Amino acid sequence: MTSTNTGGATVYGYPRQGANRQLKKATEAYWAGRTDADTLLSAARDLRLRRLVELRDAGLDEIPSNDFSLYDHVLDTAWLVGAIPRRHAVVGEGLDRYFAMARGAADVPPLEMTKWFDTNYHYLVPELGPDTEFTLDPTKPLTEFAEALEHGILTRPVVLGPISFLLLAKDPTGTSEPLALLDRLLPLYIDLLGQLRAAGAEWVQLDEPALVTDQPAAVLERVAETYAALAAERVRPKILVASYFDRLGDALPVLADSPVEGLAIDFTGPAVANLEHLAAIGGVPGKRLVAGVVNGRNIWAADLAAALTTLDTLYGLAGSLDVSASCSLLHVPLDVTLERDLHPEIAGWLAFARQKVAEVVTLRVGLAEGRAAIAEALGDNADRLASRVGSPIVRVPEVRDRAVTDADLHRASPYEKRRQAQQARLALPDLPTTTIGSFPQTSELRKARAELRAGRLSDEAYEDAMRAEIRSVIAAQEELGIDVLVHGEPERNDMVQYFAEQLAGFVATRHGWVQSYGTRYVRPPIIAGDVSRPAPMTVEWSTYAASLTPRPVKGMLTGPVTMLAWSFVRDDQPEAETARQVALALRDEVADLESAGIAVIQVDEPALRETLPLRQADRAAYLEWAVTSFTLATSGVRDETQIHTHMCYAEFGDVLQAIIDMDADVISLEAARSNMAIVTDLTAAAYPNEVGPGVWDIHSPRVPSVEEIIGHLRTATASFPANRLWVNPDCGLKTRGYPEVHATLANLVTATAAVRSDH
Ligand SMILES: Nc1nc2c(c(=O)[nH]1)N[C@@H](CNc1ccc(C(=O)N[C@@H](CCC(=O)N[C@@H](CCC(=O)N[C@@H](CCC(=O)O)C(=O)O)C(=O)O)C(=O)O)cc1)CN2
Ligand code: MET
Ligand SMILES: [Zn+2]
Repeated sequence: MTSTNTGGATVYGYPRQGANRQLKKATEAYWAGRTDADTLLSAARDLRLRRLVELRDAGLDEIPSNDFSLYDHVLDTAWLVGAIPRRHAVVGEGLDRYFAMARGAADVPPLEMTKWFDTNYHYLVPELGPDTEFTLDPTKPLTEFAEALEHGILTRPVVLGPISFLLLAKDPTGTSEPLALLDRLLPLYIDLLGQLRAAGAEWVQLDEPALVTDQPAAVLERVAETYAALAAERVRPKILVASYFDRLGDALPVLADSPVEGLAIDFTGPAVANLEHLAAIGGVPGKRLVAGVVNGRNIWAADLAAALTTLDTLYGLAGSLDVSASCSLLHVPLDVTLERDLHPEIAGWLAFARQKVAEVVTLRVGLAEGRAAIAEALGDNADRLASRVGSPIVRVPEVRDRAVTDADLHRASPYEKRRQAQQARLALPDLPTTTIGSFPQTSELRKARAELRAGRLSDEAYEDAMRAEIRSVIAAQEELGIDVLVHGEPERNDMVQYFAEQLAGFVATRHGWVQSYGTRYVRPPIIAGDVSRPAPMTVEWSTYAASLTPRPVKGMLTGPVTMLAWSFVRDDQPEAETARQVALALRDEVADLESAGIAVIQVDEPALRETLPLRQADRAAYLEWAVTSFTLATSGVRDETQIHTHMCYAEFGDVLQAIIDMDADVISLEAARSNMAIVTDLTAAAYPNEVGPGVWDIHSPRVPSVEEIIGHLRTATASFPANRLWVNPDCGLKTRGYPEVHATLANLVTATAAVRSDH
């Protein structure tokens, strides 16, 4: 067991967009017809080459290629194997066809988009069926490999593995299992590997993150067969199978026994269990082990000494040992040093992508040459970690000591009693109409905020502009005849960041962009310390909106689970405690809104399903704190105050009981794309409160007709009592344009009137 060679430093992927989001700008300019395809492609090539040079100069020994994407790497894989649905295959060619799959084209809906495991990154769901004929188009991986080689850099192409590709795909008719297509798909991977080898690739990385989710034995058998078949090919690069985000469980011995040359394994977060498991099965003697010991999806500086201890344990368990981040660095921002306004002490606790690469390189030196060789880095790292542990920013006794009683965790009266009080106060018709909160974030609104930041617009002028927008949004809703109005959220840069900027304990970034999907980015805030609310956050905007109309206006907050899910959460205490602090801050905001006369308050939890742990065994504990923090935030109100919540990521099946336990008076859910299927599920689960299944899929600019909306409503009323149903879109309207919004909301109100007269 002493034959381990210390390998190199590597990563699996790197942010794609460039320090100034050049990729977003170039892509959106192309979409708008302002530039041509060559301009976009050359901007993309330029970004890739700069990345290569940057990673080489940072000291990585092996750099990935093909991790770049113009939109999404799962879409790239669908393209690679020719899994192009018929409706897209007739749209334009090349880039335009690719973007049609991503975004749709006139009358051609795009592929469905969904969350990439438990991250806030979205991938496009490949559509596969019994008729799918695969054909290989290896242009992208070959081009990206060759362009790097021209610059003297021998990269390791990264390709989504066949098992994960199929498990992430769907048959849109629901009648077949994509995994059944494995035999048809494998020859293409064999062909691809041969071509990569011919181009000079020595290693290829096949990503199999689906293996960290619970898989039946039959699937694991297919994994074994697949990698035995790929490895049996003579002309191919060596194969590195990568997994990340959680522990491999039963898949670990399967991979360990397979004849591939290397495994890349996550040893951070919930995946730390891989360490003991790997030791228990006797390691992977003779194989290359790439050890993900630097967390690739949080922004905390690694504990270098602890990582070295992990590497020490792994040393001897493999033929060679490389150091890496635990997953692609796609999920973290580029560079802490771009943040000029960060508290310098806090900045020292952080590592974004560039800093993580440096950590990986330092660890490799430490592994190869001993701790003495990196003594200075270890000392500096220990100082930073110690400053965090002792900092008064991190621990605030008043926050920690705030008591919560059992009575704080549920409403004073049961739903039926609240319902009567709310009906008496609000006097709403059956099938009340409402929207989810945001109205279009126009470029004027974003520009006003940019001007405010740059000091070119005064606070007063900015607030005037927001109030003008609120007046126009309220007037539009009154004219349309909507029953419960919203103020439109014009003042919010983002539904999480906006609150983070006002809560103590959170730190917002200016340049910390992370890709959410396509050209859409978010700047996840950082929860660095104990969370509290120095002052009310939304009361002025909500009361201003309410003052403009006799109709009820919903207060609009982001719930504790989503505040955590879309932030980088502190890793020095259980998430449940962090969630409790956020919940208490929100509880105070809810109370202030209620005191200000706001009768309806919505607390959004769109991320509740997304952060459900990947392994079944971890779910109950998560749902416990998730539900508790929601009820803590919302249950302090009187009976006659109506609490709404909202979720917009499908597959609620796994969280139905949690939805019931949250006990919101009203929940609005995404439902249009699945033709109201959720309503039947809620009926079957005896959902006792009110529900607004979305009747408009806001992810596309399409305007649904009155008939289509009537169809959705009749489907809903067929299985759920009409007097407990609401009518609303699937989600907020911030990414939509005003023409579609006006047209669709008019149709929605007309359709509702028609269905009301049925009853
Ligand atoms: N955090 C989060 N996660 C989420 C969602 C969400 O709403 N928030 N929704 C789901 C879908 N994901 C989404 C993610 C991003 C966007 C989105 O619209 N992002 C915008 C940025 C939003 C933002 O931060 N806006 C800021 C900054 C805008 C900006 O880029 N300003 C320019 C200047 C702009 C100008 O002059 O026009 C600059 O600073 O350079 C603001 O309005 O203040 C984008 O990429 O373009 C939408 C949906 C799931 N996950
Ligand atoms: N209130 C928010 C909005 O309407 C909810 C969005 S959920 C991603 O934009
Ligand atoms: Zn939503």
